[in-house]
Amino acid sequence: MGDLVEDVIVWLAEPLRHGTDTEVEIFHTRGGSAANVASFAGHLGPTRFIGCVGNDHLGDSLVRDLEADGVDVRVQRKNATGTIVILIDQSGERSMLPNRGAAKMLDDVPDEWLDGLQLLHIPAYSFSGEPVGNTTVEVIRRAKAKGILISIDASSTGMLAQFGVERFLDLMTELSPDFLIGNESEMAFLGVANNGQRGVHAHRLPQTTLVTKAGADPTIVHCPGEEALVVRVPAVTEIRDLTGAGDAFAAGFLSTFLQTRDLKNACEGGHASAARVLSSPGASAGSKA
Ligand SMILES: OC[C@H]1O[C@H](O)[C@H](O)[C@@H]1O
Repeated sequence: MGDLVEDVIVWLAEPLRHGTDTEVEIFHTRGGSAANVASFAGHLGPTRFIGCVGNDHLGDSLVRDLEADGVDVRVQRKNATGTIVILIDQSGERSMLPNRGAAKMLDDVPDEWLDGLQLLHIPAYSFSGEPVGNTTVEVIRRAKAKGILISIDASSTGMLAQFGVERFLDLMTELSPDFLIGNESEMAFLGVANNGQRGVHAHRLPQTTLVTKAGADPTIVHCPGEEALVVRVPAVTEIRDLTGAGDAFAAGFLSTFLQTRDLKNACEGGHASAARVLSSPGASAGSKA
């Protein structure tokens, strides 16, 4: 549940030149962290997407695109669809310029949209902005009451800084998700995992499995009451664009977990899924568009 937007992916062929032209390639792709997860998971098992897109042609085409990936799409339609400009440097790293548009406007999630769900995955972006922030908290409470597992992605240090680390940790303590997934910077920023160890704030999430990704370095899983699980990442040869790699990991991790209930298998599923998106523009596993 969360954002469904257009990504404008800009591959820089050289360092950005301030005040003049820079040589680039530009791609328009479907984006939004939550939609990316749904799109990748749609190929792995039954998946639903919940969110809000604009009442416009762009919204129509993004919904069609997600449905073509086998996703059951449930969206409110209002305002204008969001667009996120993503600058990709030559190492594949991203700088994002988000205008989330209608994605922030979600304010009505009928109970039937939660029917049949085993797990609800929510990028932390969905806590930021209103009315989507309050809607998200309220939907998580409803989902937990129905016995649905909850997974939250830490999204980005920029978003967490804007939202407030203390406020985010208080929210996590209250919501007690089954999984909190993030990269090592995000998990260290929150103080929940650091250098392969539980962080100083990990005790605030006593029921949550912490999943820390570290690029080519092993993924570390801290499951409550257990030793840390360290899962090696197979080597990847070509990296051009890291957009959506975390979302692909979440899709592979969660889909495999639901099938096997095994955290090592889940990490391997996440690594395999993430490896497929690293050489194509944006959050896609396809060839260069
Ligand atoms: O997680 C990657 C996504 O974050 C931003 O929301 C972009 O839309 C991009 O597709």
